[in-house]
Amino acid sequence: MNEYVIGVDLGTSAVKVSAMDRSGKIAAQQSYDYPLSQPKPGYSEQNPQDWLYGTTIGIDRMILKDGIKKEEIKGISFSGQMHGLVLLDADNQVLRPAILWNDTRTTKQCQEIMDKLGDRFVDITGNKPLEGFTLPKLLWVKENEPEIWAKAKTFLLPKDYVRFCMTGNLGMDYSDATGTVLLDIKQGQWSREICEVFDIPMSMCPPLMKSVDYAGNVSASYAMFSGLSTATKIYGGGGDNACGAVGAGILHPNMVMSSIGTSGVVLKYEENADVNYHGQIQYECHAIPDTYYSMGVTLAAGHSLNWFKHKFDPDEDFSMMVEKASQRPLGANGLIFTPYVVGERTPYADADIRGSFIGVDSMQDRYDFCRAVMEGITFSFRDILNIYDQNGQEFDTVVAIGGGAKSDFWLQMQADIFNKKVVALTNEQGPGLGAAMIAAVGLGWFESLQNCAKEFVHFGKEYLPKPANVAKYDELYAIYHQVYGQTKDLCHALLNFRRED
Ligand SMILES: Nc1ncnc2c1ncn2[C@@H]1O[C@H](COP(=O)(O)OP(=O)(O)O)[C@@H](O)[C@H]1O
Ligand SMILES: O=C(CO)[C@@H](O)[C@H](O)COP(=O)(O)O
Repeated sequence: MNEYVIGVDLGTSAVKVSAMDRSGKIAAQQSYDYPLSQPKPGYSEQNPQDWLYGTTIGIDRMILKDGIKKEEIKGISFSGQMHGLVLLDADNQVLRPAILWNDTRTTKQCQEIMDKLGDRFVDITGNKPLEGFTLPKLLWVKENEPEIWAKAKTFLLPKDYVRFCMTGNLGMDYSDATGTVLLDIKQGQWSREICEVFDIPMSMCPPLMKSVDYAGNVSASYAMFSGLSTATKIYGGGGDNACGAVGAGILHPNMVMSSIGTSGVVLKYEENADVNYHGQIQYECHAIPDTYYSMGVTLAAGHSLNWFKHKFDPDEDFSMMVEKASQRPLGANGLIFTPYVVGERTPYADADIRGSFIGVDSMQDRYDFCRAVMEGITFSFRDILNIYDQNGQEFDTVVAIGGGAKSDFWLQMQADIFNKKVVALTNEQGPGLGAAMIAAVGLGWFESLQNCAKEFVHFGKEYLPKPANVAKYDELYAIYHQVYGQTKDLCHALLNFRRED
C-alpha cells in the first residue's frame, strides 16, 4: 500500500493541498480558490467556513480524481496565512468573519499598545505592534463590537480553525503564536503581562504546541463530513512563512527566502531568540523546534500584480501577460510603481500610504505598466534586504518561492535587483511542502525536519545576476527609494479625503 502525507497550504487567495510519498515525491496537488472581502478601505476579511470547505474539497478531489485512497493518507499538517483573527464563542462557533493579516483598521489600537508598553512590548514579543497582528485586532473587536466581545471565549488563527474542525481539539503552534504578539518569545508562553495590561482573559489563548506535535486523529464527525479515515493523524503545522522556509530548505543563517504570494516576504533563519532588530522587521519562532526566523513583509506583492491583472487586463492569461511584460525594456520606459495598494508594513509601517505610478508617459502601454508593477514589487524586497545589510547580516543565496516564482522572468529580475544568486525549487509550493514535511516528521518517518529536507527539498534552476542589468536597476532603485518620502503626505491626504465620504 502507498503511504502519503498531505500538506495543506491555507493561503489568502486559495488553499493548495499537496500529497507526498515517503520519498518526497509529489503524488497529487489540488487547489481551491475562495473570496476576500474588502468592505471598507483597510478592511480585509474571509469566512472561516470557506477555508474548511476549500480544504475538504481539495483533499476529496485528490481521492476522487488523483486516485489517492483515504487509508493511504497517514498524516496531515498545515501551513496557514498568519495573524488572522478567528473568534469562537463558548460552543466553539465562529462569531464574526475572520479579520486578516492584511487588514489595517487597527492603527489606533497599535498606538495604544505602544503608549502603554513601548519598548517593553518589543522586549517581550520581539516585534512592534503592527496593524496586521492579532492582538490589535482583539482590541479592535473589544472596542468596536462589545456584543461580540462579550460572547468571545477563544481566539484561533486560520489554520488552527481548520485543524480544530478536523480533530475537535483547540490549539496553536509556536510559529503562528509569535505572530499574535501575545507570546513571550523568550519564555515560549502566553504573556500574562500583556494579557493583564490589555484585559484579555488568559483563558482565551489556546493551548500551545510545537509544529510537529500530534494534534489528534480525524474525528468521527469530520470523517463523516469529508469521507476521510479516522485513522489519519493530524499534526500542528505552522505559519506560512515558517513552513515556506522549511519547504525551501532555509535551514542555515547564510540563506534567505523570498516569497511572492499575496504578500511578499524576505525571511532569514536565526539560531536564537536574542538577535535584536529593534522591531524594524518581524521576529518569529520557527516551525523547527527551538529556532527562529526574522522577516520583512511587503503587504501587497502578488496582490499588486493580481490587482493590476484583474482591473486592467482581465481577459489575458497570467503567464501571457507576464511574458509580454518581459518584452518591454528594463525600467518600463521610465515608469516606476510603488506596491502600497493596501498600505505597507516593511520598511514603512504605514497603513495609510498608497501606491503610485511615477513617470506616466503617453507612449507607454499596459505591458510597461505590468513590468513596472513587477519591478516595483521587487524593489520593495530590496528595501527589506537593505535592513539586513544595515544590521551586518551576510548571506549568499536567495531561495524563491510562491506564485511569483512560476515566472522565469521574475526570478531573473530578482537576481538582477538583489545582485544575488536566486534559486528556485523544482515545485514552487514551498509552504505546502513544508507542511507535508511537518506531518512526515510528526509520523516519525524522519527524525527531524533537517533530515526530512535532505529527502524532500529539491532545488531547481539557478539565476545569476547579469552585471549590465544590475547597474541599470541600481540606478532605478535609487529613484524608487525616494518615492515613499515624496508621496507620503499626498497619499495620507487622499485617504483622509476618501474617509470623509
Ligand atoms: N504565471 C505567473 N507568473 C508570475 N506571477 C504569478 C503567476 N501566477 C501567479 N502569480 C502571482 O502569484 C500570486 C499568488 O501566489 P500564491 O503563492 O499562490 O499566493 P497565496 O499563497 O497568498 O494564496 C498571484 O497573486 C500572482 O501575483
Ligand atoms: O502577514 C504575513 C506575515 O507576517 C503574510 O505573509 C501572511 O502570512 C499571508 O501570506 P500569503 O497569503 O501571502 O502567503
